[in-house]
Amino acid sequence: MSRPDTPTLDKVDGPSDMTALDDATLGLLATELREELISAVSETGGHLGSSLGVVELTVALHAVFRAPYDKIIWDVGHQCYPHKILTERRDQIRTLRQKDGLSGFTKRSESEFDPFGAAHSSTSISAALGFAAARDLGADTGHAVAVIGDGSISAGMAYEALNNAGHDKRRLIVVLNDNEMSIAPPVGAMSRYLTGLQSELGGLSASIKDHARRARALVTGQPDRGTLFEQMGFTYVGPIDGHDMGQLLQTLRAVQSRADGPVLIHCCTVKGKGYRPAEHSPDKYHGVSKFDVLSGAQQKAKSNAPSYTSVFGHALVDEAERDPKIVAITAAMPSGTGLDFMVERFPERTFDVGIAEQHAVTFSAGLAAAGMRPFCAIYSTFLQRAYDQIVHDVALQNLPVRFAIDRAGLVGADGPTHAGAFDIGYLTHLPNFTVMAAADEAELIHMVATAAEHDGGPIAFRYPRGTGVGVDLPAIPQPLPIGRGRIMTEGNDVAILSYGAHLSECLMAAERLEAQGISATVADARFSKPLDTNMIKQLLRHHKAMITVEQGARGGFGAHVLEWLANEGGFDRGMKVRTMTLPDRFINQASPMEMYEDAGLDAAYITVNCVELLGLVGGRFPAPLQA
Ligand SMILES: Cc1ncc(C[n+]2csc(CCOP(=O)(O)OP(=O)(O)O)c2C)c(N)n1
Ligand SMILES: CC(=O)[C@@H](O)[C@H](O)COP(=O)(O)O
Ligand SMILES: [Mg+2]
Repeated sequence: MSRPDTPTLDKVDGPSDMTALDDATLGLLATELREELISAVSETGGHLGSSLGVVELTVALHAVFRAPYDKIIWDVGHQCYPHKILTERRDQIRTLRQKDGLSGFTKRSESEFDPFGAAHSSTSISAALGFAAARDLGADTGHAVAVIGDGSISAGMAYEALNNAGHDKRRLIVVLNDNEMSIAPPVGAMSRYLTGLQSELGGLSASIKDHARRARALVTGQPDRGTLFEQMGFTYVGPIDGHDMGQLLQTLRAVQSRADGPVLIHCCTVKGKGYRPAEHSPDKYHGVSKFDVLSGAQQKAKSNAPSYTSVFGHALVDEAERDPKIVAITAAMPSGTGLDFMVERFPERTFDVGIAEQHAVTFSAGLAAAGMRPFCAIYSTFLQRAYDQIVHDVALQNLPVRFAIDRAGLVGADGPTHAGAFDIGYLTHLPNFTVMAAADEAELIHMVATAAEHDGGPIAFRYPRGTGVGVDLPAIPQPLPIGRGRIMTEGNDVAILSYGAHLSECLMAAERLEAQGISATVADARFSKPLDTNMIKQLLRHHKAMITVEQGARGGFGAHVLEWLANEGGFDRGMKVRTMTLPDRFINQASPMEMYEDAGLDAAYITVNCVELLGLVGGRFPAPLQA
C-alpha cells in the first residue's frame, strides 16, 4: 500500500481515531509509529528494543479493544512508548524520561489510558484480574487485558496470578509477548517450554494444530493434555506472529468477542523489530542512551571514572579468584549488576535465576547454609520484593549472605519506581545484619573484601548507579573494621556525618561553609549497623551541631543515629542534631542531581542547613509537599 500524503499517524490522536481505519491502513499506521518511536527515543534514550517489538501488537490492541473502558495493562511498562504515542501523548513523547516529561513507564496519574502503573515486572496479570473481578462485581469497566513478556512471566507473582485466574475462570485476557529475550537471554525451564511451543506449533493454522495434536496422541498413546496454560485452566491461542497485522487483528477480534473465561494468546515477536542495530543486539538496545539513528551509535558517559557496577564486578572476580567458596547470584540482571564479569570468569559459580528476587534470596540463603559465600547482587528497588525472604530466611537464621545493592539512591531517568530509597531503613533494623554504604569506588572495593571475609551473619553494602568519583583504586583491598567510620576533614563548628555516596556533596558543603567562615568536620560513617558510636560521641563533644546525610528515605541512617542518641547515647537534651534524608514523597524523574535538588539533598541544602542549625541565619528548605 502506498503512503498517503498526510501520514495516518498525524490523524490519530487517540484510539477512537483508529476505529475508521481498515486493516491495511492499520498496517501503515504501525510502520509510521515505528519510525516515530525510533526518532523520539534517539533524542531521549529509553527502552527501545522492547517498544519496537510491540508496535504491531499495540496498534492491533487499540484497534480491537476500547481503551480506556477496556483496560490494557502493560507488564513492566517499559514497552509502552507506542501505546503512549497512540493515546494522546504523541506531542509529549520527546519529553520521555526527562525532567517534567512523560514517565518511561505506565503511570496512572499521567493518563486514563494507563489503568495501572508499572516498572517492576510481573504484576500485570494480578492487576488485570483485579479489574476483571471488579467488573464482575459491577464496576464500570470492560475487558481486562494483561500484556506480559516471556522474561516477566518467569517471576513468582505471574505464576501466582495464573494459578488464581485459571481456577477463578472469569473473563481475562493475557497476551504473552514472547520475544525469547529478557534483558539478557532468558533463562529457565519456562523459557525452554515456550521455545518448544513456538517450534512445535508456530506457523500452523488452528485446524492443522488440532490435527497435529490428535496425531501425536495417537502415536504416543498418551491423551493430548494440551499446553501448560490449558492445564492451568486457560484457553491457549497461538503461537501467532506478533508482527503480522492480519493474524493479530483476526485473533484479537475473535478473543474480544468470544472469550468467556481466561484466555492466553501466545504472541511471538522480535525484540528490536524493524531497527537493524536493535534486532542484532537486543541486549545492548534494551535500554539505550541517546543514539544516532543512521549508525545506531549510542552516546557515551562523559566521565572517565569507572562505573560502580563494573568496579563491583571486577572486585568480586578478584575475591572469587582467591576463594573458591564465593558464588554470585543475579535475578535476570547479569550486565546491570556487573556479574557478567563473573559469568565470564566463573560461569559455574554464577547463577542467573531469572526475574525471581524472592527465590534469589532464599537460594542464596541455601548456599550460605551449605557453607558457600554467596554474593546476592540485586538493585535496591528490586530487593524490596524479597523482603520476607531477607527477614525469615536470612536474618532470622543468621546466614552469611552478602547483599550487593546496586542503584542505591536516586537513579535518574527511570524515576521513582527505580529509586533505591528504602534499603537502609529496611535492612538496618534487622537483627544480625551488618549494613554498609560505599562513599566512593575505592570504598566499594574494600566493602566487597569486608563482605567476603564476614562469615558471622548477613552483610549488605550499597552503592549508586553511574560512574564513581574518580578516586584511585586500591591495588590490595583492605577489609574494614566492622562498625568503624572515618574522619575526612576536621573542623570545629559543625559535624557533617555522611553515610554513603553523598560524601562528595558533604565535602563540597564543607568548602562552602569554610568560605563563610564556618569550619566543618566531615565524617564518613561507612556503617549504619553497627554504628560507630565512639566516633559519633566525639563529633558531638567537639562540635556545636551535627547533621547526618544519606541517599535514602526517612527512617534510615539518621533515624538510627537519633534513636541511639536518645536511648543509649545520653545525648538527648540540648543537642543540635538534624537528619537529611529523602523527603516523604516520591521524586519524579530527572537527572540524579536534579532529583537530589528536588529532594532538598544537595551541597547547597546541606550548607544552608548547617548554617541554620548553628543558629546563624534562617535556613532554606525544600518546597512543601505536593498534593
Ligand atoms: C521485579 C523486577 N526485576 C527486574 C526488573 C528489571 N527488568 C526490566 S525489564 C526486564 C526484562 C523483561 O523481559 P520481558 O518481560 O521478556 O520483556 P522484553 O524486554 O523482552 O520485552 C527486567 C529483568 C524489573 N523491572 N522488575
Ligand atoms: C525496565 C527496567 O527495569 C530495566 O530495564 C531498568 O530500566 C534498567 O535500569 P539500569 O539502566 O539502571 O540498569
Ligand atoms: Mg522478552
